[in-house]
Amino acid sequence: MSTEKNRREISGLVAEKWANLGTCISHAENKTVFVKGAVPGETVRIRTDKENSKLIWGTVVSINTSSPLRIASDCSAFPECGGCSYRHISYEEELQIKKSLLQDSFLYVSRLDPSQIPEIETLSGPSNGYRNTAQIKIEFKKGKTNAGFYKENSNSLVLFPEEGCKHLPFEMNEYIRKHKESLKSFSKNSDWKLRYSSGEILEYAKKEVKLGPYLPEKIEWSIPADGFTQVNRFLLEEWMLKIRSWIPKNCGSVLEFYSGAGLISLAIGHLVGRLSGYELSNSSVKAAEENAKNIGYSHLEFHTLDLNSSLPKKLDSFGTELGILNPPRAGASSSVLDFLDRARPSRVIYSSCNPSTLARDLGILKNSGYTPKEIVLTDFFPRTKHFEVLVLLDL
Ligand SMILES: C[S@@+](CC[C@H](N)C(=O)[O-])C[C@H]1O[C@@H](n2cnc3c(N)ncnc32)[C@H](O)[C@@H]1O
Repeated sequence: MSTEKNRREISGLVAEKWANLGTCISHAENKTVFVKGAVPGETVRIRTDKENSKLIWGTVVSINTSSPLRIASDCSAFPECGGCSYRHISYEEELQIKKSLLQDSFLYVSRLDPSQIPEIETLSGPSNGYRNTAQIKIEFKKGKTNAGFYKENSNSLVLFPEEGCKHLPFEMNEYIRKHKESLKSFSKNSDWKLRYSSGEILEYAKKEVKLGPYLPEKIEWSIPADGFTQVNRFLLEEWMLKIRSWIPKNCGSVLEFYSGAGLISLAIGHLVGRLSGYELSNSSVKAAEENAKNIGYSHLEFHTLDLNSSLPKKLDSFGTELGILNPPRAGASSSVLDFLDRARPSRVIYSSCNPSTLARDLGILKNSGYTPKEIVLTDFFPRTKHFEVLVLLDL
């Protein structure tokens, strides 16, 4: 992490190509530089954010030679704010970049043969106002309460612009404006956690919230206070429908790892014989049980389990036909991947919010005999460096 005083400026940097995490690669002073806010082909001046003996991370402060792909950013906090990476190019261009970075990670990290990589489909929706959940950074300064996100690679706050943050629904920006002055205390490490639920803004660290209704059956999920949920309110339904379309006909036994409050489980419940979900958070497991009960599903069961430790032996005799994985950013644990190698369900559905760990895990699943049949880049996080990827794998 760099402090304000050891940030320095470097000029004449040539942005060479897009790199992961929304930056461009450049070189200076015998170091590789990751530049935020540039477009390949441009010559720019940066301010450093972080630096070590081989690498520099920095943010553009001025542009000498501009790319024809550059557009004017629609947010005054860009590129300093760590919340966005791509507000200086069109959203269509951003989707192409994400797709190409994903393709590279399958080639160079998973080591898949180009012939084994199916055409990548893209699911995308509105690129603003999509977040149903936000963890807002708060700072008290000179009698005022400031709200915003951190700078890239830093703990210093970049204030939301006057009109609010473009990721957030209008109602959430209004709520922040109205209520931030009434906040009394926040430690440096705690966030103001807000969730948008049916047009209402809730402080989700304090009480459970409802997600939905989604899908033709209008399913609603309860998510426990502070429990995980997917954040893109516009794309959730399409993502669930895609998973639904991949459930084999007459599907018998399903094991779902990292099942949360049962979002995927309930969406596919009517298509499977029985389903066991495994999840670390006990409150999410309880919520999943309640959610299943509310729609009358007695063939779904949920268990609290730390999947980083070894899995229960009884799973080996479950006779899994389908494995579903939706792990956190760290990817699937080695015990889950070892289990799939032994149990060999004929189909695996993997949804990941981190293309790097997904690529690593696909390399392992490839060695277990799985081949990707369909890949869907689901852009849950427009204008940011992040995206979700859904992969269908068969033996
Ligand atoms: C990306 S979320 C997916 C949840 C669910 N599929 C959904 O869509 O809401 C990942 C889930 O993994 C859980 N998790 C994180 N670490 C875990 C671990 N070591 N063992 C089991 N579950 C874990 C989290 O609590 C979270 O619910």
